[in-house]
Amino acid sequence: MSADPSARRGIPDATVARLPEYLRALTGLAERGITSVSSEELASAAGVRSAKLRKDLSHLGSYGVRGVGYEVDHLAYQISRELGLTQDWAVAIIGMGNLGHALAAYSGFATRGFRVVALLDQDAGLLGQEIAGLTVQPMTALDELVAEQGLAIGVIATPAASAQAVCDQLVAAGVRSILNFAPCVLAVPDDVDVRKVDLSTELQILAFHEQRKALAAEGSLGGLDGNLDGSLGPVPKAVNR
Ligand SMILES: NC(=O)c1ccc[n+]([C@@H]2O[C@H](COP(=O)([O-])OP(=O)(O)OC[C@H]3O[C@@H](n4cnc5c(N)ncnc54)[C@H](O)[C@@H]3O)[C@@H](O)[C@H]2O)c1
Repeated sequence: MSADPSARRGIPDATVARLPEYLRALTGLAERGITSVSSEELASAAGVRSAKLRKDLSHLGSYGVRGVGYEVDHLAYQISRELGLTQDWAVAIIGMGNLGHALAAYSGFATRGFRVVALLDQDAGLLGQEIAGLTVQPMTALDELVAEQGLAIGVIATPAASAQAVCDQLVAAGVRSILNFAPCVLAVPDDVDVRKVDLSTELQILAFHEQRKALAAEGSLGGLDGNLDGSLGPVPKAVNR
């Protein structure tokens, strides 16, 4: 495993997208007291094929030991380090409506190294309200949050119509990573990373697979690739972006 951050640039995006899933699986194994794991077991826990898992982990310089597999704690540490999770990140949630409230109350961010330091909204009626132990602040607080709290990640939970303006405000304040829950595409400079979460898209993909399964069961998918024995297995379900 190379400690050189430049080595990270050689890791394909698709591999990076699967690393959190491996980490989740490893955390589960560690919680059950399991100290080493074969690539097959880990692949199964993460929902990918073992050849893909081995290839992914080889990008981290981690090859496992023949007959033993991977050491759970060490691999979890390597992945955490690669993902930048060995330090914690300051996060602000913008848009304290239904979704913003739910995200603010979610305890899973803190346990994964993401510190929610601020909740922001433009609605004067919400300002000063306390939600999940934090006081809702106006958008004008952004500059100070970046300068004083090291705000690194902005989570956009506003309606789509406001999302680009909010994004622009985050970028102007110096935020370089944005998680967008609004159903729209954001335009950002090259040095800003945006990840989009869209439950509707995920549901649409499930609908596609449901339709496919129904057609396969009817026997009308003969020309398509893959596992058309009616089970559709063993195609892994956890294909990450
Ligand atoms: N990604 C998903 O899976 C998913 C799921 C549910 C909702 N959503 C999306 O999340 C967003 C929020 O949904 P909701 O139900 O919480 O909406 P909501 O109307 O309850 O809340 C939106 C909040 O954003 C604030 N806001 C609006 N414009 C703003 C601006 N320019 N600056 C700061 N704050 C601003 C509003 O004052 C309000 O408090 C929507 O875009 C919705 O489509 C996404």
